[in-house]
Amino acid sequence: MIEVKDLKKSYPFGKSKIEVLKGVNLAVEKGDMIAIMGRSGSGKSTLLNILAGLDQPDSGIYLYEESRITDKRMDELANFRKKNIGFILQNYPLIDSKNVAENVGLPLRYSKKSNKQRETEVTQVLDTLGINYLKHRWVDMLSGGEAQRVAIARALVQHPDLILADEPTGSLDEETEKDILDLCKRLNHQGKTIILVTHDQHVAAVCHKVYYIQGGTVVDK
Ligand SMILES: Nc1ncnc2c1ncn2[C@@H]1O[C@H](COP(=O)(O)OP(=O)(O)OP(=O)(O)O)[C@@H](O)[C@H]1O
Repeated sequence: MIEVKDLKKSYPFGKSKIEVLKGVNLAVEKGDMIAIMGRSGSGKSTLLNILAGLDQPDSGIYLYEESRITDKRMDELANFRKKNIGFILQNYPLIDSKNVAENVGLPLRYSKKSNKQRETEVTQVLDTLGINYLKHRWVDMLSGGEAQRVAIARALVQHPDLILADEPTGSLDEETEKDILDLCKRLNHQGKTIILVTHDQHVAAVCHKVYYIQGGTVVDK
């Protein structure tokens, strides 16, 4: 599903640059659930952002289902994300001035679907995650675990094949973390491919494979 070859990425730093990814190679099969670990600042989010099509590397190749993402223009990247990627972040950046249903429906706002159709799709995804009862709540009233489930619902509403999650359980208590991990496992059993960036061994333990970013490259220990 994903093939990454010799990916390099640096950021400008004064007159020089910080080389973050120095030749990353990675292959992810459809249906995999993998964890990416590594020290703070090692480049985990940088890699995830490139896989999401939110950023481009300086060089190297990123193939998604044999299509070359590294050659795409910004508008093509936006379409790629919309069609294929569900992105879940730590601290679930939801929009406080909107309720749960509106937040979950946000990715559908530019689609040509009718309002009724959009509402049906939002209800379906909330049902799947067992959180339909939250539908009309304001998001700033939700607990951390509820807010993360809503953020997951928003990531799933367009039925992406690939879910990328950056520290999805980072700020949750142990029990809620377990619930969110169970949810990720369930989504994986339903056929979603999942890549999780994490510092947490509990999260890594439920994944099929664990990779580490070390010295700018990906290694599996
Ligand atoms: N937009 C940017 N501009 C400049 N430097 C950046 C930018 N984004 C990331 N960096 C730098 O690149 C390095 C890797 O950052 P990244 O966020 O990918 O690390 P990380 O492994 O996800 O870290 P953490 O575990 O702390 O979240 C860091 O030194 C960071 O300061």
